[in-house]
Amino acid sequence: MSEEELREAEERRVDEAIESGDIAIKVRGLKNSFSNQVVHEGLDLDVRKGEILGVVGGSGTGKSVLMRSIIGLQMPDEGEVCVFGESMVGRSDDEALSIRKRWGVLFQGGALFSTLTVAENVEVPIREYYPNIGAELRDEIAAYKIRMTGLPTEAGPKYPSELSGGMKKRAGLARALALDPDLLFLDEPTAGLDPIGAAAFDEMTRKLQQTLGLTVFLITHDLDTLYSICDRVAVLADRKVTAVGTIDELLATDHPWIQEYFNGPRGRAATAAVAREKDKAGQTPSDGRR
Ligand SMILES: Nc1ncnc2c1ncn2[C@@H]1O[C@H](COP(=O)(O)OP(=O)(O)OP(=O)(O)O)[C@@H](O)[C@H]1O
Repeated sequence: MSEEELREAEERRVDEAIESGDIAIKVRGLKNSFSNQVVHEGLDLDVRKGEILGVVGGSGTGKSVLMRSIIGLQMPDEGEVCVFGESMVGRSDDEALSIRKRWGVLFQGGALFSTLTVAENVEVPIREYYPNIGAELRDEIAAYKIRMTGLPTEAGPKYPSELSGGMKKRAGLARALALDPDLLFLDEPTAGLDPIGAAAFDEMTRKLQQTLGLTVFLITHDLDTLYSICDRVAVLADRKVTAVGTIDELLATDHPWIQEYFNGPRGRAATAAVAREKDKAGQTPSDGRR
């Protein structure tokens, strides 16, 4: 399939999804620049409700800037960003409040407040968005979210400096889940974790996504994550989303970066691991997942 055919097929699917109200995030004609450096130009992207969309691209292609544009931390030069059908660009914090409450964000490295305990970190969004919730209920919600991400209850009173890298990520995720979001943004959640910790984090993400019915926008360089939990993958290159689809669909394109990324030594190792897992489970490899 050529890139053009892939794009046309995707556009047809998007039209159907928009008609049925099935799009969580819609980005059109996005342009972002810093001084003379144009990071995005004419970038379009759709994230479907209930999917885990992996976002990949070489270093500096603008994955984090794209996420920041969607969540309102980066004002684009041009373009349209809609979340759950609501336009986000140029809206004041107050106007965007009802949509902001519907998402949670795990920034790179967890971005926990170092002077607050884990429980206090998780309570930050609750205090901010629901100031009328009392201390007792707030504590209960925080304890529940901490357990939900697989951390022991004893992690609640600890400070970030007392946690391992994996525990910090889980604490960041607990904070992202504090307001029961519909939409979760994860920026390189498995970066810096050992392979076993990364696989456990992936599995937890998938389980939470399925149990809570989340839509997940997941920036990653981790091929195992892409294969194991992503429904589709969007590729950033040449200042835009150059292709989006399942891994099998992306592999059918002849884009040089995509071919090198998925068919390079690491890509082949990830594919072989998927095949081995499927053999073990007695499944037939068909959907491109681990
Ligand atoms: N606040 C800023 N001021 C100036 N330049 C910026 C700013 N934020 C990002 N950039 C530039 O925009 C480009 C894209 O950055 P971004 O962090 O989105 O890349 P990325 O694809 O997430 O990279 P990586 O995979 O390495 O994390 C980079 O060249 C970066 O230097």
